Amino acid sequence: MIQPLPHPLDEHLAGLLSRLDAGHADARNLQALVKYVSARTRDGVIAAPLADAPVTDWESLHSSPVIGQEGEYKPLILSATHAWLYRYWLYEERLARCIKEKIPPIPPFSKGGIESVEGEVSDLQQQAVELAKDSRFLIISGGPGTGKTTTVTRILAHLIEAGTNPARILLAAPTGKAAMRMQEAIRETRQRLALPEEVSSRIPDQASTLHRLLGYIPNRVGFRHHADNPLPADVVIVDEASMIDISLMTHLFEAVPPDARLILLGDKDQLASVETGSIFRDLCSGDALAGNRVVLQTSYRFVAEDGIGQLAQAIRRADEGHLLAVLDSPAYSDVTLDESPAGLDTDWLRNGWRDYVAAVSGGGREAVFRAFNALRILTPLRKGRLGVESLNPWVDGVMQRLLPVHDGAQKPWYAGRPVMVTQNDYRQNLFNGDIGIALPDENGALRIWFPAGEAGQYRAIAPIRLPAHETAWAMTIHKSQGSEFSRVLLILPEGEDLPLLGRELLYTAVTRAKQGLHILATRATLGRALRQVTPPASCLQERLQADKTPGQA
Ligand SMILES: Nc1ncnc2c1ncn2[C@@H]1O[C@H](COP(=O)(O)OP(=O)(O)OP(=O)(O)O)[C@@H](O)[C@H]1O
Repeated sequence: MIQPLPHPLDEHLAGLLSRLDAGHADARNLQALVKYVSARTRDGVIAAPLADAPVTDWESLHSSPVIGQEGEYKPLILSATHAWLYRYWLYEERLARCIKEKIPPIPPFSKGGIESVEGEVSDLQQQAVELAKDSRFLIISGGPGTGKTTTVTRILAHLIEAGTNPARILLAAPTGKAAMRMQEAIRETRQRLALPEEVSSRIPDQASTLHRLLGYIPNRVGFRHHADNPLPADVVIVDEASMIDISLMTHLFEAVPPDARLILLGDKDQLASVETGSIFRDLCSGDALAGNRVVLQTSYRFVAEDGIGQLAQAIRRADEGHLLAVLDSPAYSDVTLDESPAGLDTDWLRNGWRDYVAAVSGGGREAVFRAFNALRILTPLRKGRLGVESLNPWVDGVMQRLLPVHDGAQKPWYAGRPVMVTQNDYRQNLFNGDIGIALPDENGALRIWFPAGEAGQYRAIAPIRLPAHETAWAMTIHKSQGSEFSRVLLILPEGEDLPLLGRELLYTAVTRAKQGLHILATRATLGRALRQVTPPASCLQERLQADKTPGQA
């Protein structure tokens, strides 16, 4: 049995529901159930399996006025197998209903003459293009470099050739950074593919954040676009869909017009959203959506002698032997393992950020941002000796000695200090996860610069106006989602925080690195991470397979 950790939120909810229950149920069992469901929800689980609940007497719970069956309006919902907080049960139910409406095929659009002039394409990529023709809902999952952008650009070309108005094709991603990457990737791909100019030039290349697409209203849960005011779109394409939590996914589905196509791109093996619910992974398993999904398998970016690609493959397949063989083999020089506890070395920082130090000393902003991505330290933890909260001050100390001194910089600021925004600030258009770098402006005043809209464009924010933020030399693996770095220094601590470290976390960390990966961990830690997988977060599969959505009359 999993014993929930005592957390003030769980305690508070348990106390509240106990008072509302007013003695109908056995208090100890009710509190144990509420704390368990609340704790699992905080962990990102939407439907908490009853099999793991620390409840000894279920009988008395059924008489509680705070517990209801599916379809009832009660704080806690119980089925024969799972328990939900009402809000999440409702999201799951609404989302399942939307998805079901999008499963039946629509008449395919007519086939144009593009095929013959395109370059190489795998069978699975072609299958995705074919599916897109008569599907209102399509999932394309694949690891880095498997051709998701190539495939979706081809789909866009077909749609446009068949008469879809490009202005009614909307592109979005969960974060500003991911949206920017999406538009850059589509621009590059449409140039690379040998498409007729009249089609290629009309492929849209503007992507927004999902919040902006849906019409965020400050301080409200809902959005401007919803079922009664749907998006002005015939096609909606969303990248990095593994980062979308259940609430945002439900709002997205509800805002897409019934006849419009929705295409989700992502990597099912990556970590789920930081918020509640690994919805994308749940949608990528089971049979219900088998006809609406393509999982691309081959990475065209990694070559056979590329250790990072081999490691990613070993992790996906949970092949510990292969994982360790790759790390041990001198043939894969791009990946190294250091098992010594004193492995963290300032030389790594000095070498890894050499170009960064040079760029801050005299390069342009673009060069600074590019050089900053040469190295990143990733760890699963926030707290503890090897968590970001301890690593960042240590790196701060090393880097401040290397970076140029800037007169007038007030602590903790210094030229070259990278920060990550940790709270959305809609007014300033800054979002959780955005990275900025402190650099002097034309007048010599230190400002925090953020990439803005187009590649190569930056905007400055005064330090005092910055929303909550933290130094970003080291970041958690969760926060690194959607970013890639030339080299990654991955630190996997031992010890009591290990439950955090699972296969998806390891896979996400490894696939952030493009050219080099240095891992500080023991083999035992790596093996344990490989064996630990996150179970489904929701009962979406069951709902999608059921003839009727539970809770409906
Ligand atoms: N079928 C194919 N045959 C050969 N090369 C391919 C094929 N499909 C894609 N590629 C190449 O692989 C590279 C990666 O493709 P693409 O950018 O579409 O992948 P992706 O899945 O979108 O990557 P990421 O997740 O990193 O954004 C590109 O250089 C592309 O030209």
